[in-house]
Order: sequence, then C-alpha cells, then structure tokens
Amino acid sequence: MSEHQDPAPQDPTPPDVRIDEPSPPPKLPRKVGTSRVMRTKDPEGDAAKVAVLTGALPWLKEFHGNVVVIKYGGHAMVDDECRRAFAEDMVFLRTCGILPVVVHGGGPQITEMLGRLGIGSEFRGGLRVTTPETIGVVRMVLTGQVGPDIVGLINQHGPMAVHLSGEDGGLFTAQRTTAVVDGQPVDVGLVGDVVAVDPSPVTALLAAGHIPVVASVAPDADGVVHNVNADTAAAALAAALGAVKLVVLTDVEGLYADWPDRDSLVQQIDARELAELLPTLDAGMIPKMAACLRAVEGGVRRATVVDGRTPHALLLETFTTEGTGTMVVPAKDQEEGTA
Ligand SMILES: Nc1ncnc2c1ncn2[C@@H]1O[C@H](COP(=O)(O)OP(=O)(O)O)[C@@H](O)[C@H]1O
Ligand SMILES: CC(=O)N[C@@H](CCC(=O)OP(=O)(O)O)C(=O)O
Repeated sequence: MSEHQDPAPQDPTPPDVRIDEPSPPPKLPRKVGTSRVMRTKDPEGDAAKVAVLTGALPWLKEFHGNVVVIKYGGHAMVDDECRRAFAEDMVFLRTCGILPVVVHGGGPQITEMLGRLGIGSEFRGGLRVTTPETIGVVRMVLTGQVGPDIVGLINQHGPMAVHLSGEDGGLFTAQRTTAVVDGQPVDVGLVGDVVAVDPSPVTALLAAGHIPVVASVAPDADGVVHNVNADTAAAALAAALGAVKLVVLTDVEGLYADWPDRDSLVQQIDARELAELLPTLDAGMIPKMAACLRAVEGGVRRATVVDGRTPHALLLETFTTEGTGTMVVPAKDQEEGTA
C-alpha cells in the first residue's frame, strides 16, 4: 500500500451545492490564557512547531471552502477527553474556512437504552434488527440524546452547531433494505438505505456559518421512519454535497485486511481492491467500508477510517501528509471524474 497522497489540484463541489464564499464563523468569546508567557529558548522545539504549521498549509489550501463530512460513531463518543477533542476539531475546521458536516451514530447508546427498557439488541451483517418498537427508541436516542449532546459540546465554543435528522426538510429518503449474511439477503425489519438526498437543509446551514449535525433516521416515500446505519447515511450525504472528504471516526485504528491480525492494518486501499475485500469482512466493518466505497464511487475524493479513541486523530489525518488510519481512494482509472 502506498502512502497517503499529496493534495490533488483544487476541485470545487458541484454547482448546485457549492458554497462560494463561506460566511465567517461566529466570533468566539476571547479566552483567558491566550496571552504569551515567558519561556526559555528552544530552537529545536520551535523548528518542529514551524514544520507542523507550514506542513499544514497545502491541506488548508486544499480543503478551504470545501465540505468535509465526518461520521462520528457511537463507540468513539464514550471518552470525555475524546469528546472534547472532537468538538475542538470541528471548531478548528470551521474556523479555518473548511465546512464540516457531522453525521452521528449512537449504536451503543441505543443498545443501552433498549436494555434499560427490557428490549434486546440483535445485529445481522452489521445492521440492527429494527422492529416498530425499536425504531421509536432509535429515533428518541439519536434525535433526543446523542445529537443534542454533540451540539452542546461544540457550542461550548460558540453557537455554531445545529442538529437535524434525515426526516428534517426532506434531507433523506429511505428505502427498506436487507442485511447480507454469508452472501444471502436477510430481513432486518425497519432498516433503510438512503435512496435520495436533498442537501438544501444542510447547505443552508453551512451558508449561515453553522456546523450541521445529522442523525441517521429517515422516512421512506410513504413517510414510514427507518433506521439507517450512520456510515451509510454519511456516505450518501458526502456524495450529495460533493464533499472533498469523508472521515469515519470509530473505535479501531483502521481497516485490518486480516482481522484481528494487528500487523494487517491497511494504510491505503483503492476502490477496486476494497470491492474485492468487502465480502470477506466481519460484521461491524461491512457497512463502514461499504460506505467508504460508496462515497468514493460517488465522487468523494478520499474516505478515511480513523481511530476516534485518539484525541485529535481527525486533525492529524486532515493536516499531515502521513495521515493516520485507512484511506480509501478511487482506483487509478476512476480518478479522473472524481471530485
Ligand atoms: N477487518 C476489520 N478491521 C477493523 N475492525 C474490524 C474488522 N472486522 C471487524 N472489526 C470490528 O469492527 C468494529 C468497528 O465497527 P462498529 O463497532 O460498528 O463501529 P462504530 O460504532 O464506530 O460504527 C471494530 O471495533 C472491530 O471490532
Ligand atoms: C441499521 C443500524 O444498524 N442502525 C444503527 C444506527 C446508529 C449507528 O449507526 O451507530 P454507530 O455509528 O455508533 O454504529 C443502529 O441502530 O445501531
């Protein structure tokens, strides 16, 4: 596998969702502690700091004014330090003129709430078996608990984040789907795939200087609400927004080609190689890697799976050439038409 690549030439988002001049983010309150302190000379330390800052320049140029979709998985939300770091990273991106859009999961939080209500959880092919009783709990936890918690964390830095779900403003239309187990389709109840996206509620929030935070429940064409895997929702939204990048934050270092062999971490993989590997993957990774593939095939230039348990892994991934985690790129002959 080769290294993470240098920035590709600037390539704007499609005209219908393009945000030409992002409005400046709201002014952040001035914090005590930003003044300089006396320190001893440290030329080597200073040179390292300068190298980090100048090394970020090509990436700042590449992403400025462009949408980056961040999938924030429920397993990456459990540690307080990581949650605070995640919120800082969102504000960092927005303050740099990048347009972050968060799509959040909440699988463990849903499982916990179902347990408290005496309802069991079953997953098939990485998807939750969702009964009419379960979908009520999924909707309540994602839109009434996990989403507002993320908004609250980000908004400690200023009133930037706004929550919405796939039900709001016609954002997502779902269609009932099946899981794939041993190559066979399996019914998992009220679980949907995203078959249409109207990104205008999200682009309106971006244009107003906000950070949209999106929950992955969505109505079908008849208005019946479905449970959508958050990786799937993030990929569909990233493609519809013409995002330059999808970053998936999870609880593992990246994709292991030969799970659980820790020597098999994949640094970079192209869409064709991933399509071949996909049928061999275990449950949790199937929707995640299928989502990365879908995003890249939908025109997103890069999709990366990053360890959300490491504070600021997202910044490392975004602003360094080495990156971190696993990066999915278009296959060479697919690269041309890629956004
Ligand atoms: N090939 C693989 N590479 C990495 N992780 C894998 C692989 N196969 C299965 N996994 C499991 O998938 C988990 C991530 O999926 P999941 O729990 O659904 O994450 P999230 O809640 O972030 O969506 C990892 O913690 C790991 O246990
Ligand atoms: C259909 C399906 O499985 N939906 C997921 C939605 C939440 C999610 O995807 O959360 P994570 O990203 O934290 O896994 C679920 O019910 O758990």
